[in-house]
Amino acid sequence: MAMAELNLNPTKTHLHSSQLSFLSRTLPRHGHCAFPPLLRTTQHARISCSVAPNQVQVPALQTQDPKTKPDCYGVFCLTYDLKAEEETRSWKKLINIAVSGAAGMISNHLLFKLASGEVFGPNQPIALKLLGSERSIQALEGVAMELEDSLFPLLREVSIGIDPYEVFQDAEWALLIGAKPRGPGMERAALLDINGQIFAEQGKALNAVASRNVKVIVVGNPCNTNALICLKNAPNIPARNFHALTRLDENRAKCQLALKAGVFYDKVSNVTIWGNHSTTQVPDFLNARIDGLPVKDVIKDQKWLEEEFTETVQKRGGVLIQKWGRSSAASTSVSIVDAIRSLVTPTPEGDWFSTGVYTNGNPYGIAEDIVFSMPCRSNGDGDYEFVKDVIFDDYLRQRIAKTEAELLAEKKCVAHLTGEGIAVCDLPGDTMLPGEV
Ligand SMILES: NC(=O)C1=CN([C@@H]2O[C@H](COP(=O)(O)OP(=O)(O)OC[C@H]3O[C@@H](n4cnc5c(N)ncnc54)[C@H](OP(=O)(O)O)[C@@H]3O)[C@@H](O)[C@H]2O)C=CC1
Ligand SMILES: O=C([O-])CC(=O)C(=O)O
Repeated sequence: MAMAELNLNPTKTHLHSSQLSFLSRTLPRHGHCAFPPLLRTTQHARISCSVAPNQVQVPALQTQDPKTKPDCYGVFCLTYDLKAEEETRSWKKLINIAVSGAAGMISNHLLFKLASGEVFGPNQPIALKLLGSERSIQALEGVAMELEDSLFPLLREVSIGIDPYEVFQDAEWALLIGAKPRGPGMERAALLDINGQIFAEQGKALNAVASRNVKVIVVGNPCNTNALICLKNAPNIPARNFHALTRLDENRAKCQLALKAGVFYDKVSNVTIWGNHSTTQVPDFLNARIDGLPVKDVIKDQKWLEEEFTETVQKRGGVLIQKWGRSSAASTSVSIVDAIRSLVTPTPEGDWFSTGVYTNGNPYGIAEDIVFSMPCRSNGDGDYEFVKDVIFDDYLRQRIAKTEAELLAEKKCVAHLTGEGIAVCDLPGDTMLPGEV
C-alpha cells in the first residue's frame, strides 16, 4: 500500500466547501481515504489515503503554506506535483500574474482569457493573484468561484487579497486595472490625484515584493500618467518594463481604416497611436499600411483622415459609453491580451505595435521622462525596442506636440507623487479621457 497525505491549512478554522467537495470527488477515485471526523471545524487535519499497488499513485497533494502564499482560494489551495501528471510534462514553469481591479468589468473578461491559455499559450500554467479592496472583496470571492467552476487545466493557483504587498509577491506580470472612474463634476486634476495615490502605492508594493523583471501594464485611467507614477515609485524595477495600455486605440484605428478602405482588418498594419490615451492621442495614418501600401495610396481622402478618422478614434470610448451606459470592457480586455501577446511573441516581420512606454532614449525627439505611446517591436522575450523607420510630416509633428504638451502638464499635476516636488496643475482645457464627452 502506498500512502498519500493531505496537510490541511492549519491556520484556517474551516475548510472551504470547494475543498471538501474536491476531496470527496477526487481522493476516493484513487483509493481509500480516512477523513477525520469534524473535518469542517478541525484546526489541523491530516488525511491519509491508502492506494492499492496496481492503482495509479495519487499525485502529492498539499495546501500552500499561508506564510508564503497569501490567501489561496478554494480548490486552488490544493496543488499537485505537476511532474506526476503525464499531460503536464511539456508545461513550462508556472508564472505569477497579478491583476488589480479584479472584480471590475474589464477583469471579468480578462481573467477567463488568461486562464484559458489564449494569452500565454497552451503549455503555460499560471497563478492568478487578484487584488481587490474592502469594497470588492465579496465580489472577488465570486470571481474566484467562477474561476473554480470553469475547470481551466492551466489555472493552478488563485489567491485574492486587498494588500498589494501580499498580492504582488513574486508577480511576473502586473495588470493594473483598478482605478476610480471620473464622476460627474469631478475635476480631472482630482482624478489624477486620487488615482495617482493608488498607483504610487502599487508602485511601491511592486518595488518591494514583485519579481525584479515584472512587466507592468497600466490600464486604469489616466493610464499614461498612472504608469509614470507607478514606475517612479518602483526604482528597483526597470522603467522600460512599465506600459500604459494604448492597444485598444490601435485596434479602434485599424477597424476604422479597414471600414473606409473596404478591406478586412487583418490587411491593416503598422498603425501607431502616438501619445496619451486621451482625446489628444494621434492615430498615425502617415506610416500605417493597408495591404502593404501606404494608407494615403489607398484612402485618398486627406480631409477624412485628418478630421473624421482621427476624431472617431480619439472619441470612440465616449460614443461607446453613450450606447452601452458603461465604458468598453470586453474590447479593452481583448486589447490587453493583444498587448501581452505582442510582448511574448515575435512581432511579424515589417510590422509593429503601439504601447505607452517611458520616453527616455526614444529616437523620435519626444520629451524625456513621460510615458508616451510609440511604435515598438519585440522578439517575444517580454522586452521591446523602438521602431526606427517611421516618417513624420508637419501635421503629424503638430499633433504629437499637442499630446506631448498634455502629458507634460499631467506630469506637473502629480509631482507630489513622483518625488519631484510640489504639484502645479494647469491642464489644457480639452484634456479628456477617450470615454469623456
Ligand atoms: N487604457 C484603456 O484603454 C482603458 C482604460 N479603462 C480604464 O480601466 C479602469 C477600469 O475599468 P473597468 O474595469 O471597466 O471599471 P470598473 O468600475 O468595473 O472597475 C474598476 C475597479 O476599480 C477599483 N477601484 C479602485 N479605486 C477605486 C475607487 N476609489 N472608487 C471606485 N473604484 C475603485 C474597483 O475595485 P476595488 O474596489 O477592488 O479596488 C473597481 O472594481 C478605469 O479606470 C477605466 O477608465 C477602460 C477602458 C479602456
Ligand atoms: O475613458 C474611459 O474610461 C474609457 C476608455 O479609456 C476608453 O474607452 O478608451
